[in-house]
Amino acid sequence: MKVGIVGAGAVGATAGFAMVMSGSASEVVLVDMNEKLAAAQAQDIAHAVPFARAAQVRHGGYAALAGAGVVVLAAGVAQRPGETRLQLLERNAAVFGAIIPAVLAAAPEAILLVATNPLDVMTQIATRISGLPPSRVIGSGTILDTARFRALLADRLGVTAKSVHAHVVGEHGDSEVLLWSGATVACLPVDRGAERLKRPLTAEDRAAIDEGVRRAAYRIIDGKGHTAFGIAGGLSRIVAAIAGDERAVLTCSILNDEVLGVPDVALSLPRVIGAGGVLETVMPDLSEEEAAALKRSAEILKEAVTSVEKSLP
Ligand SMILES: NC(=O)C1=CN([C@@H]2O[C@H](COP(=O)(O)OP(=O)(O)OC[C@H]3O[C@@H](n4cnc5c(N)ncnc54)[C@H](O)[C@@H]3O)[C@@H](O)[C@H]2O)C=CC1
Ligand SMILES: CC(=O)C(=O)O
Repeated sequence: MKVGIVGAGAVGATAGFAMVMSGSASEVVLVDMNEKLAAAQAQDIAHAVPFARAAQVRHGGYAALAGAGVVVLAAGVAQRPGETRLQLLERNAAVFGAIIPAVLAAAPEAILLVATNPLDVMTQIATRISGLPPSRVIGSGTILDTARFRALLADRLGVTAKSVHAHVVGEHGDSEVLLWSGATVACLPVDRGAERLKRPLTAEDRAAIDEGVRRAAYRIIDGKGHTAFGIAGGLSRIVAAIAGDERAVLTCSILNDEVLGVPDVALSLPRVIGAGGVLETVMPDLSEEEAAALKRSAEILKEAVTSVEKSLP
């Protein structure tokens, strides 16, 4: 499948690299207002192709996106150390106002895959600007937070992350909700699995994992200025699910009609993803505490989107 990527900075270029190395895209086109950067990133990624599956990698203007099955939106500004994702909102809303009409003029059939932060609000804005159905405007959402949760839990339990099933829902951001109640390992609820693995989970372990997931981006940005590898892996995974019509269950963000009484809000829930984009949404069973936290997350996002909606065309 041909994949366009608008925004050839750290996230966009690393996502292109991940798609080429994993074989999820057969053609990658990078577009950026900084054409010299897009050209350099495309050349650099193309030089990895001999070590991967056959793929074409190039840069271009918006017209070069024609025929793309997915266009990743990774343009905009990123957090500076200490800045929250929601603080980026107004600047990145203006960027989307400029790029989405140009993307759709070139690639009207494409599914939009949003990476720009604040992720959920940008997904909602992209849905509104594009006029596409929510199923075709997918935010990477908590796919990354879910991966972080699985990685940290797996490390604590001494098993591989692929053997840990645990999800993060809600905002891709500070109010996200780790679903401990549904987490499993070795066919057991995670607490019992941990005991049988002789690595019981204490309240302190849980708190450390929660903090490790929720604050991961802040820590990484503090150390290296940006995050890119994790989200690139997640974007490539979503592209593979669409390209292969996999019906994979991934935690991604789309505009929901209603979440726990909060209307018209984009946030992440488990979604079935295939060739048409999001095919189904599956509301998980939630503990009382998780339901209250998810509702609060939805309210925070609704407030943020309402504040910026007034300034949209
Ligand atoms: N969804 C997620 O889990 C994650 C999201 N992000 C977000 O991804 C976004 C990109 O981050 P980075 O790649 O680190 O930033 P970056 O600054 O390295 O790259 C952004 C690129 O967007 C381009 N750009 C800006 N305005 C544009 C426009 N109007 N048209 C075309 N290109 C334009 C810039 O020239 C730049 O190359 C940020 O909003 C960041 O917060 C970052 C990591 C994880
Ligand atoms: C920057 C960001 O959103 C992340 O790494 O989670």
